[in-house]
Amino acid sequence: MLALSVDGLQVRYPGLPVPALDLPSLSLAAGETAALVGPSGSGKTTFINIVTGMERAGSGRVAWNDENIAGLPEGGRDRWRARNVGLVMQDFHLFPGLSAEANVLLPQRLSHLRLPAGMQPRARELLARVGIERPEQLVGTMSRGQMQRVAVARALAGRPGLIVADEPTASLDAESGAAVADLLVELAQEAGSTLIVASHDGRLIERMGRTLRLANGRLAA
Ligand SMILES: Nc1ncnc2c1ncn2[C@@H]1O[C@H](COP(=O)(O)OP(=O)(O)OP(=O)(O)O)[C@@H](O)[C@H]1O
Repeated sequence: MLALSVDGLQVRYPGLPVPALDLPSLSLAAGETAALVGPSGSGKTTFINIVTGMERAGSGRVAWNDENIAGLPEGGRDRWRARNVGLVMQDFHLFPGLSAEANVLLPQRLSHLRLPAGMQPRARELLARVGIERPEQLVGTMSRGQMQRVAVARALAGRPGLIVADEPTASLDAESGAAVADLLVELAQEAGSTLIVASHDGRLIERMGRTLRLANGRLAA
């Protein structure tokens, strides 16, 4: 279970006169579900990169359960992320030469000396729940929508304290999108994970407990 507390956060990029992200104060309770919305360029990707430690905050505090990841060097942020975050990125970051199941298991293999007991059946169960019927299929031969579902299954496999998904239903038709949305919410609840979803999908946004609306890098009321 991870609670977020952000204070005095500003992210600036060269050439931008105003901060790409300017958050004086923001809290999320452990297990809370939040939709991140806003027009193109409003700072959603920057927000995701900062709260997952992929990018370094220029100034301010970004604390998950009192651990200020903004104060960690890159290697420390990478280790924190591997332990705590399940990520679904827009371009999936899957390995095309590996099967769906191997992709789901890979982060678990990398972050543990040996694959945790029960992880293989969990990978198969998650893949079945997102509608992937051939876990042995190479990801490189899959459609974009299928890849998106594999990426979701992978993010959920390790029961992370935080799940962050960037447009997780963007490549899916309405029916698959609804199934993936259900799965994200159900599994986050099962594991007590905090869930942050950047999305334009009204049905997914509706399912979140809270909406964080960004405009020009600031949170609107
Ligand atoms: N590395 C960078 N250098 C300079 N400007 C950047 C950099 N990264 C982002 N920006 C700028 O910061 C602002 C916020 O960008 P960000 O990608 O967070 O928006 P977004 O809401 O995710 O947009 P989209 O919905 O189009 O993906 C934009 O004006 C963008 O051009």
